Amino acid sequence: MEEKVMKDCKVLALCSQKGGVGKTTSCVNLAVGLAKAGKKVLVIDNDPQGSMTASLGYHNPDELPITLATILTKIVEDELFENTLGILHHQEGIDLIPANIELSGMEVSLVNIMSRELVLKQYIERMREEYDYILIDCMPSLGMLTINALASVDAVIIPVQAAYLPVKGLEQLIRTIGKVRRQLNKQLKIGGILITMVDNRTNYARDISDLIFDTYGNQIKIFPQSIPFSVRAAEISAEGISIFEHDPKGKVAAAYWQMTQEVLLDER
Ligand SMILES: Nc1ncnc2c1ncn2[C@@H]1O[C@H](COP(=O)(O)OP(=O)(O)OP(=O)(O)O)[C@@H](O)[C@H]1O
Ligand SMILES: [Mg+2]
Repeated sequence: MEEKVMKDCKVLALCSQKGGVGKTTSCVNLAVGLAKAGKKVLVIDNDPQGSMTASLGYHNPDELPITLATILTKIVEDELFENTLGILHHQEGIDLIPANIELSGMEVSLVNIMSRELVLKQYIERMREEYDYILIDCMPSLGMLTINALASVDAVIIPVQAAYLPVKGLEQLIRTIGKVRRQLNKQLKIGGILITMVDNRTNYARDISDLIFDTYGNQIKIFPQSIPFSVRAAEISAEGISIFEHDPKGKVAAAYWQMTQEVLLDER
């Protein structure tokens, strides 16, 4: 594949093999935050659970006829398709490539094909010219779909829930990212650790935040603003809207807005 010299589009994955840490919630809110800052944004649901698809208002993802699985299959089979294929437009100004359970079949079928780790990258490379930011919401595993995401992106954002000792899972993820960097994607960076669901009333959450800063602060960027725990954040998926629409004056919206500014600062 030809490398483009001028790369204006930034591609980020929200990734952690640990489930329920806030990947999808952060992906939705960062995407809308970037759109509010005037950026053209595409989000790609790379999880067969279709949680982000549902979170953006498509509550029955399994009924959608065209999804990421459709696109990846076309790439594998070398079929031509338009860049507009499968794109849904959300009311808050972001575009979405949805996913549903069909994507779980790809995890298996990719295993036997040529350049199996680089199928999603072929799609991302052609979509780069259409967007300022492309965000990929990953599933909680380090299987073939996640490796495809890591091989495609410029940087990974790692949400870490401030409610348990994350260090072991983080080590494994950081090792995997290193391996992908060496073997598939030299550009791959860790864009930052985002501490999520922080209940500031407990010492425990503060201890975990301190531990993450102490352990990783000198090697990995840690977003200075962590995301507070709030039922308002948990409500957004049922509403199909971002926190900026659901609770614009709340502390979670403020935190995701700050995070958005940090991501914008990282622009090359
Ligand atoms: N700041 C928050 N405060 C309270 N609840 C939250 C917050 N962020 C996310 N949640 C809730 O926590 C749960 C897990 O969040 P989310 O789905 O974003 O995690 P995930 O990492 O994408 O999960 P999975 O690994 O299953 O894909 C969801 O029910 C979500 O609504
Ligand atoms: Mg998710």
